[in-house]
Amino acid sequence: MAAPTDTPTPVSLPANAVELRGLTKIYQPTGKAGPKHALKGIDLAIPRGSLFGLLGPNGAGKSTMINILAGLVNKTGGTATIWGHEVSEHPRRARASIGVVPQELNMDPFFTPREMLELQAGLYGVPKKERRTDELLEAVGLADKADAHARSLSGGMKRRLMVAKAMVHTPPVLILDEPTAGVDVELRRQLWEYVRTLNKSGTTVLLTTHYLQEAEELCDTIAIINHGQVVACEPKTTLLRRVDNKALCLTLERDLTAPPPSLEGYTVELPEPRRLVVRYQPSRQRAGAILSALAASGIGIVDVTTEESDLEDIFLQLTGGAHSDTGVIHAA
Ligand SMILES: Nc1ncnc2c1ncn2[C@@H]1O[C@H](COP(=O)(O)OP(=O)(O)OP(=O)(O)O)[C@@H](O)[C@H]1O
Repeated sequence: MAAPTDTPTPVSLPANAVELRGLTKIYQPTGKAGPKHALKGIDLAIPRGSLFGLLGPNGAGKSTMINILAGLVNKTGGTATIWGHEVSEHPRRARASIGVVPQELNMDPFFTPREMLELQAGLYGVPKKERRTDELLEAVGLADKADAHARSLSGGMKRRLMVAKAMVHTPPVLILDEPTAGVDVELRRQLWEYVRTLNKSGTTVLLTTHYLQEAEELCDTIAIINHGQVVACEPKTTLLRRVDNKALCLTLERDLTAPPPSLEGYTVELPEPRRLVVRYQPSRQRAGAILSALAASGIGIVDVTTEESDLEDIFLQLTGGAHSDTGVIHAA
């Protein structure tokens, strides 16, 4: 897909595609519930060209943030700038600079993909001769479904159509809200591939996700928010280096009934009589010292593997959130 060029842009391209400064949102009291401080002074910069992941447990404030960017929720304080346009000062320009793919697949089942994209382009005031309907359908692999009724599309095709719909006005910034929630593994991979392609062609992508693996595989920069505040915002590789924790997993030559005394000072588990897991801090401990200690105790080793910490460890450390076996994050 061509790099976005025809969106109203400042003379020089902004270093940050999205910039939030002291962004606050207080929802007014409803019924018996008091006011809700959903965003408590968010400072966040999303570099131009990045594939940025926004993580947080339920209720952290992700949707509020995205809805402010999309012009659907009014902020209480601070600034939110998209492609150089502050959302309250230049709402039309700010809105023209982003495409939002919402979580829900809201589409009229009787429209065809072609009609839907044409309608959306009309809503954004894209002149007929500048429309990219066929190009977009081709890009999301729906060229052969251009004139089929939307109700005949599979779930995956509908999601791809939503992405095409968000791109009709060629926004430089694309926001995907939980793009793969409830989507099967194969389709998830296809969507990731497409998001990567869009990003490589110059579109800055911001995605929220409950799947930590998604953020770990796809995003180059990750922000974690919790209770309306940013608790981390770093390149993924820096973030992953934060947890100073590694495990040495050893298969032993003979059965053990208890961890060997020579490993005192390490966190040691013996999940099976011939399997030993030794956790250590690479910044101050060496795997070699563990192996030497075992050799000194006369314990032969058949095989060795290591386990690094992943985004889940960092997420849990920063949010105190709970995480299920399916890789989905839950509220603390
Ligand atoms: N319209 C509203 N009125 C009052 N409170 C709201 C409203 N919308 C959201 N909230 C509250 O603001 C907080 C942040 O909600 P938000 O939906 O932004 O979180 P989230 O991170 O998107 O969560 P989820 O992952 O569950 O979608 C929550 O405590 C929520 O209950």
